Amino acid sequence: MGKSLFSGENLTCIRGGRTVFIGLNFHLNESSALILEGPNGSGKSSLIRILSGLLRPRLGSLTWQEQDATKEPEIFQDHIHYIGHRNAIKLVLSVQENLSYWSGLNKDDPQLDKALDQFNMLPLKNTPANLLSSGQSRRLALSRLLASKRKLWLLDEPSVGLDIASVQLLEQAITKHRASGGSVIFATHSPIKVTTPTILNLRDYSPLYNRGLVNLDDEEECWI
Ligand SMILES: Nc1ncnc2c1ncn2[C@@H]1O[C@H](COP(=O)(O)OP(=O)(O)OP(=O)(O)O)[C@@H](O)[C@H]1O
Repeated sequence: MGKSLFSGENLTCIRGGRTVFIGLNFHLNESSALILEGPNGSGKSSLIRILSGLLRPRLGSLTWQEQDATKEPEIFQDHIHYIGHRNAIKLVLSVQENLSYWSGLNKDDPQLDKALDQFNMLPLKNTPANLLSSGQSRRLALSRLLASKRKLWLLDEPSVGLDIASVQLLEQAITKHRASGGSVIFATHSPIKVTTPTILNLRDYSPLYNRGLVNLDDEEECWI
């Protein structure tokens, strides 16, 4: 079993005045995969945003490599790749220019071709991004994962828009990443095959779906 990488304890998230989840715990080791499941609105994207440091939990703690990172997301932010629903692609640039811009690598760096090739985007290297289909745009976004190495991939519904062959390319990329010590957390509504994942179902922590949980809308305790 790998070393401990990232964990959260008693995490509570409130958005727009509503409690999204309460008392959520997770634990992720190196070389591991954590899959976030749960119905619409149960808080998968919110949790991923917390884990990428874009959103603060209302309560609870985050630990990165045994260091308390609750109030200092900078501790882990440099070690993660976050890919959300939007692909964050610059439409006026080509596929290759987008990857170069995003990764900070030179346009002729062989790493870029390797990353594009893994997601079968090499034939489209010089295509302007505004001409890409939605699945091709997603594949370009996913190529970033390989253009610069980060320990943890945080992926919000990464397979949306991908055809079956492209989902398999994503599965292969995850397998390779884990084999070299990397970890992945992803939210999904459709199957993405990975070996020995841990599953976290957000439904269990959502007052919207779980009437046993207390709603913390009027909770006084708050440190943000
Ligand atoms: N920017 C926001 N401001 C306020 N509330 C928000 C915001 N974004 C999401 N929410 C609320 O947070 C709750 C959880 O949403 P979230 O997107 O995290 O769920 P999800 O499990 O990812 O859903 P889905 O499966 O539909 O993608 C929802 O009730 C939603 O309305």
